[in-house]
Amino acid sequence: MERTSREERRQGPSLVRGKMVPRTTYDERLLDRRGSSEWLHMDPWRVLRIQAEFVEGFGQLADLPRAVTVFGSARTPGDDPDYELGERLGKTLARAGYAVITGGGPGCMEAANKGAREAGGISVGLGIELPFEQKLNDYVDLGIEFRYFFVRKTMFVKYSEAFVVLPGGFGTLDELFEALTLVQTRKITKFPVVLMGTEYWGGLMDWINGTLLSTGKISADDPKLIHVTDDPDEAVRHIVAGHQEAAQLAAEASAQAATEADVQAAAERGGT
Ligand SMILES: CC(C)=CCNc1ncnc2c1ncn2[C@@H]1O[C@H](COP(=O)(O)O)[C@@H](O)[C@H]1O
Repeated sequence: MERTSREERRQGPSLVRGKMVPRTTYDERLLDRRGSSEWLHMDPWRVLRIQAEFVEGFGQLADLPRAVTVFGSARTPGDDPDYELGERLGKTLARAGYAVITGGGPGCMEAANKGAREAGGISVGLGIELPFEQKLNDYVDLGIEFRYFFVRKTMFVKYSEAFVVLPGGFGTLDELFEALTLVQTRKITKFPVVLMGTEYWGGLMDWINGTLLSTGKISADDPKLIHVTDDPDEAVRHIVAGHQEAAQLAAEASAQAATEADVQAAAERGGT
């Protein structure tokens, strides 16, 4: 089979090569307000494409069992200790019965997908169209390529029950703080967030516990939303304990609601 060396880009379900590869991405074109206003008149139609991306994502992921999303640097080489940590994390999550979702890219994402796959777990990659050549890593068993970052981010949150964050850069920080904001504002509840790498994240945690707390930018309880460890087993124990606590609270709340309904019904009977 002839191997191609032409430039290649995945765009949602489509693949384009060579001169068919556009100079910009869907995200870029959506967000760019400069230039001819003709672009703006097309936005209503873009909504349909965005909608289709949600439909595709929801459809593909609906049957996924409970899952954890792993974030981390796209640039971590295969011989880096963080890569090995990502692999061990993927394995540990898979052995605990969690499907592992990543951004489907290289580096730490690949490591977590590899670990999950090698442990016989479900390995999911939610990729993103980027302006340079990029494909889902080889360890992804269920992959979806998204055109729009914000659609993809919805999928990470909707289809996982916890986030684990390996050392990473801007992309990783964006994902971490989006999750923390969602938990802090109770848009999502009981959602464990674990940082892997005490040394790497130490400076950030010091700043959160120091500057952010002392200037009143966060509440006293907010740092407790983040669990930091070097040990994948501890990460998984923290996640499982968080889910057990959430299940117990939900059971107690529904028992309480049932009792209140009984009392109300009895009072109504007594009153008639
Ligand atoms: C070598 C390179 C830059 C490849 C980029 N390829 C990527 N493929 C998939 N997801 C990505 C990529 N880059 C960033 N991300 C997203 O942002 C995070 C990593 O960003 P960073 O490397 O920490 O800032 C990942 O968790 C992922 O969800």
